Amino acid sequence: MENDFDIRDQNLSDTEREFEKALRPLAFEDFSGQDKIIENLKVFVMAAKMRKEALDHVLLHGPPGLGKTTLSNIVANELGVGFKITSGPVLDKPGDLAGILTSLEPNDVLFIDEIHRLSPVVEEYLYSAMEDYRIDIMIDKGPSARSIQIELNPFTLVGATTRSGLLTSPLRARFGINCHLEYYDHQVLSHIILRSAAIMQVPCTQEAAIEISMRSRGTPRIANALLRRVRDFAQVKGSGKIDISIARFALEALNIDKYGLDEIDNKILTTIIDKFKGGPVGLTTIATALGEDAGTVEEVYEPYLIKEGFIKRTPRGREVTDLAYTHLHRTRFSDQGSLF
Ligand SMILES: Nc1ncnc2c1ncn2[C@@H]1O[C@H](COP(=O)(O)OP(=O)(O)OP(=O)(O)O)[C@@H](O)[C@H]1O
Ligand SMILES: [Mg+2]
Repeated sequence: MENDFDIRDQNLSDTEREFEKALRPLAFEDFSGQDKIIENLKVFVMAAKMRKEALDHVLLHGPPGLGKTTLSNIVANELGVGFKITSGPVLDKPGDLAGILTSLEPNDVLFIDEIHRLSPVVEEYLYSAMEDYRIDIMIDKGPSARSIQIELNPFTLVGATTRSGLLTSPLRARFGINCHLEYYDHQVLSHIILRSAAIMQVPCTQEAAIEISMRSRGTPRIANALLRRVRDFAQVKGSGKIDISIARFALEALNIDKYGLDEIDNKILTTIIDKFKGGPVGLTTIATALGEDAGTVEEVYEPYLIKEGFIKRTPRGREVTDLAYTHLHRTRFSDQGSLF
């Protein structure tokens, strides 16, 4: 089964990037879902503000598009402090990190995206910065080289990762606040879709928003991307208004799976069915057959399939469920042989 339209595609055009920006919530109030996390963060933010201290370091982890970058931005806004962004792969020398750290004002938020991709030297460097707000830097080269200690302003590190399994334990231990973002349910997603439609000034019915939300793979980024596409159809093939019939028509035309599964999801399911008779089969074996990394399958792709009941974890490995067979219009291997 192939999706013509890659709903996970992050290579957005400039106008779409503008939309992303406009749709991104800037305060706790605009952020829907993840109730437990938000409730707690509100308390921690308020306490830090009352004490006029830097908020403890925050680790945000979870699958792509669930709001990690958005939330880090909100934390800085709500604290009323400055916000600097960088990412693991960009910081390849300790000097790069030192430059950013020394530029922070008291209590600022430093956001490091893809923090699992920090190089080990840079990571080690980060330890003392996080713990004591202090770094050692080397000045000069050769015989006159020496290290000097620099005091930093207190700051909050917000780290985001889709692959928390790859974090080293010393790094993980230095985060006082640890949040795991979960997939969103249809109700929350439809609320996000209606909010985005209002910002984009396109009328959208509740029914249509629910229809779009059901195919959004529990992910706000996908929901917003689908909304933009449906809006195109409404403009060109409809009355400009998004109602249930134009939403259905557009989702059909875009070849979006009924459950919002994408190409990789379907490939995982068909691989287990076709190559391993539906399982149980070990994670590493599945990953090898897919040409993917086992950790990525486990942390990025599989959680949604498990949550929606397509895959089961058993002591002997992963097994697809009846739902997967029905969804892919397949029959179980054992059923096929029953005539003979
Ligand atoms: N709770 C939410 N309410 C409203 N919109 C949201 C919410 N979470 C995310 N979004 C929207 O979804 C988009 C993607 O969110 P974001 O970029 O924060 O995800 P992410 O977790 O950082 O993804 P990645 O792992 O790919 O970096 C944002 O542009 C934002 O508009
Ligand atoms: Mg992000």
